[in-house]
Amino acid sequence: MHTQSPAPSAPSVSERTHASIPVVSLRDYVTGSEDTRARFVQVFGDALAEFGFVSVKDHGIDPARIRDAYAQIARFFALPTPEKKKSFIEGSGGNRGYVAFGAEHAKNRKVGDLKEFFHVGRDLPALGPGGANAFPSAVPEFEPSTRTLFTDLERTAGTLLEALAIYFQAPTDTFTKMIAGGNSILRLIHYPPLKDGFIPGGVRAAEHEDINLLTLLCESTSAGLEILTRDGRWLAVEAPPGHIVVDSGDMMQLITNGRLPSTTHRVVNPPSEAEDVVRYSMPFFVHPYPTCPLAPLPFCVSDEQPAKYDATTAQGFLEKRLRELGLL
Ligand SMILES: O=C(O)CCC(=O)C(=O)O
Ligand SMILES: [Fe+2]
Repeated sequence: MHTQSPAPSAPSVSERTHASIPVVSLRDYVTGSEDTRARFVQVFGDALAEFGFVSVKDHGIDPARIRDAYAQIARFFALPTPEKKKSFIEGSGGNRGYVAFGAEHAKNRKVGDLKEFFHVGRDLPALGPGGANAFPSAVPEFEPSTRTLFTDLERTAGTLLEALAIYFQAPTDTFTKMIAGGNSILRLIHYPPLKDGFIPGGVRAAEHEDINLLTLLCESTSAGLEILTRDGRWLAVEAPPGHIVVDSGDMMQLITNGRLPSTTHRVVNPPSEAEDVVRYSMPFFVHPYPTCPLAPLPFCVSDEQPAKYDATTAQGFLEKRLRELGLL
């Protein structure tokens, strides 16, 4: 799989460099002229191919929905731990429900990340515990709020995937048909203030690549996200209010035979003078349906570019990665 040369250890936010990532307006694609649409497709696709991250504005998701979801998750994470653990789903591999502070570590790391999180997905009974939701009864608004945001984000993801199919001059449903009934996950993350939760050597989110096809990140509540550029520099991602940051994951890298590589990223700790700063974020991981075959797509394979990745299924790929993350 994707290997990365050793990267420098995580600095605090105060030492970071600021990056500006490409910005596109989704309105250009949805309601633009033919030329404007074509330009969106080119810039969006090139941004993922060359940069791995792109900022999407005018995405059409009501900011009030995003704010409401943040309000509900803050209420949930403020509950006593035994109450939160009622939403832990034994045997789910962390694929749904509550995952406690420090339980997940990045691939190839032993120290847990300084975060707790909650996964909301589609109800997929065929997956057993990994496809069941466990919403907190102590915060009744949590379920409707996060399910609504899930639906909004999935619709936006579908539009972006359609644009990517056009980028490859492939049938427009090439990627969207993979996510119909899919195992996408809305990850609701709480990074507590460092003074309330610290593991020696721990970082908020150690460097990693996302597992899935695309990730859509609604603006987080504070700084810290950084990407590793293709020339090996860590750059802080500036996410202007109202933008959704999009990145490609390992499944996208696999099916595009590396044309849209996944990009290494992390969330660094705040500098010590800001150690009481809490951070919430809500990445939406776009996953195919579990039995979906994953193999380099024919239009990304040629004599010059032979298939670089072995064929698998979405569920096979996911389970291997959950084991590497210490969740399964
Ligand atoms: O919290 C963030 O901004 C990003 C988190 C992340 O990269 C992940 O959970 O995969
Ligand atoms: Fe990530």
